[in-house]
Amino acid sequence: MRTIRLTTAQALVKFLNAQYVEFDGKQERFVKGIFTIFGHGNVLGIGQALEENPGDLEVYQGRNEQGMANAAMAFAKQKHRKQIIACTSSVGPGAANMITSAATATANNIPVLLLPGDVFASRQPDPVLQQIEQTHDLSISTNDAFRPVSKYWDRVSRPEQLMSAMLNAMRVLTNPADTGAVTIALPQDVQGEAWDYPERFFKKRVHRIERRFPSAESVFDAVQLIKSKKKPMLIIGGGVRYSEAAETFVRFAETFNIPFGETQAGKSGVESNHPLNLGGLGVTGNSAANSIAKDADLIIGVGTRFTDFTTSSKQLFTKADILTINISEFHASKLEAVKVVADAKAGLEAIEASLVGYQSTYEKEIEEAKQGWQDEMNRLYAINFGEDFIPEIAGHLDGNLPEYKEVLQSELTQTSVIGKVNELLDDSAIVVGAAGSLPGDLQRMWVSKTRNTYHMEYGYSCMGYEIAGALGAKLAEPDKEVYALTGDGSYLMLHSELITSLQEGKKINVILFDNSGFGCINNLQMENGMGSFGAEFRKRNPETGKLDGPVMVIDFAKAAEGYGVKTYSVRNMEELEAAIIDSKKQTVSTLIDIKVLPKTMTHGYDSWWHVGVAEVSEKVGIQSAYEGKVSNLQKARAY
Ligand SMILES: Cc1ncc(C[n+]2csc(CCOP(=O)(O)OP(=O)(O)O)c2C)c(N)n1
Ligand SMILES: O=C1C[C@@H](O)[C@H](O)[C@@H](O)C1=O
Ligand SMILES: [Mg+2]
Repeated sequence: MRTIRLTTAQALVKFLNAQYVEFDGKQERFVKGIFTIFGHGNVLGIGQALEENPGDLEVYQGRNEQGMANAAMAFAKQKHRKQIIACTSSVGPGAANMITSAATATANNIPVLLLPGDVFASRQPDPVLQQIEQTHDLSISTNDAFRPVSKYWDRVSRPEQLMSAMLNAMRVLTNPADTGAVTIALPQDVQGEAWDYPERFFKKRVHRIERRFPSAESVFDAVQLIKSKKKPMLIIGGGVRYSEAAETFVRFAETFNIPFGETQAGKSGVESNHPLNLGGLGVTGNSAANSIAKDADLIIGVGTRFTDFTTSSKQLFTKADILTINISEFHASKLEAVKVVADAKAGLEAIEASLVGYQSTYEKEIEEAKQGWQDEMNRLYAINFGEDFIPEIAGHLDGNLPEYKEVLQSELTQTSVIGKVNELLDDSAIVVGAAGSLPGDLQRMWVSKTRNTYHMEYGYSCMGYEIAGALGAKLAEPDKEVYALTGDGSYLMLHSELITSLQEGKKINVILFDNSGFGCINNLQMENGMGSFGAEFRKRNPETGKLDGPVMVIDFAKAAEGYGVKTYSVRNMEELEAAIIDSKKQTVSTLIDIKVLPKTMTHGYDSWWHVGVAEVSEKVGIQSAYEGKVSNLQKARAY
């Protein structure tokens, strides 16, 4: 057997360079590069290997391990899971910072390869700097905390373990049915230890991402079910995008006249203006999709996980039977569905071939529902602050809005700003988001004019994904303008990869909606009978001892200017228009700091979200919210 003597880290880098994927006959290198934040736990191992011979790997420098791993996830998501960027961190806190990203990737079924440094396998110098030292179990390190949030977890405690660890890592990273975070913990001594690796370990490996075909029996069942229904509705989930099945999906919908609603991950799989595209569905859905869903007799979920946001906590399509087409048996089996376990494209094609002659019985309902929502959108675009202004989220802070107007020096409403931004961005621009009130507004209101331009992380709704995500999307599609749409809360939580965008010369644009608070949480608590508690950004009031003092005003534009970002302060529509137009001319990253009034985001459209309302309270509002929950639960599926 021919061997090559390399350190574990050198062997890892060499192996990563030799991995390819093949999808529909097209081959692509799988690992584009590696994000690094070096510390003593990785610099002399992986760091040394990358300095000496990175091969074709692009080596990036992250700012915060969570940020860089979020960027890596966004890269893979925008690449439809066909290419990744790996991440290496030091031991201890650097590793721990990536745990949130691992969970985010796993919840979203997006492949990321995390390579945290680990404590010494030999234990000779224990306890090393940044080692926790659990007294009940010395084999535990910070990296064990990745186990519950990874789809594959391993620790390379001897150099030769690298081979089985990495082959299994690749198995999971390229498995469309069950991918997510892969964590390979690398003890810092082992990274530098040498081994005579068999040469064949480094041969070019092509991992075929296969389209799973459905069984004839499952297709038969699906066809019989559809034929027995008059008003089916499709759901376009993320699986349609990852399987690159948009053409097939549209043809299926058109051939049988079946309308479709979008999930956050599926949105922009097909353009918003398609006559059968009803738009966002569920808790953050619009009136068109939700009303058609309510009356549908069959829901056909394609590549969706049926989260609570899609099903309105299982209360939305209670009259309907469910058919699923999903490459994952787990997801296909939800809601006691008739299931077709298959790749989205292969599954749809097989059903289509046997459904010849079928037509739904929709007449004018689809068009009317879409028109109704368009009229509502026009109203939302035009909402202006004025005398006796009642915000969309009414009855919470109505009396405080003049104060907000005064301190933020703005009368802008969130819905009108979204309309304007949507109008002004290039059709090909990619918008990235994750948490807060924006995902709801965008799922309802954003008009995707080009396919695959809506990039929302809403499987985990991880605040702070937005800016890192924009960087990842930009690395994936460098020729497009990429915009992070973020709230002030998310921006403050994590925006460090904005600096990385400057360092890499990869321009991203931050559109920051500053309503001085955790707006959606404020809505949620007040909708459920609480007061405004710990969600507005107000200073501590010495008189009450509470956070009910003056509203905090933060000059985000000024702060980002210090980074070298081109910034704009926006307080009216004219400034917004000028800022967007000018930002397009820039070559560096930009930030538009838009002050918007709280409570001016969209409200729900005929949907319910099951949340943990208190069963016992002195407050009448909470008591009635609890009663509401109980009565809503009666209308929902029990499981
Ligand atoms: C990492 C993380 N922490 C906490 C939450 C809970 N959470 C969801 S939205 C939100 C507030 C978001 O505030 P902001 O970004 O300003 O958006 P807004 O709702 O004001 O539009 C919080 C705290 C979360 N989703 N992610
Ligand atoms: O807790 C949450 C409430 C949602 O309204 C919000 O969009 C989401 O970010 C979240 O995590
Ligand atoms: Mg906010």
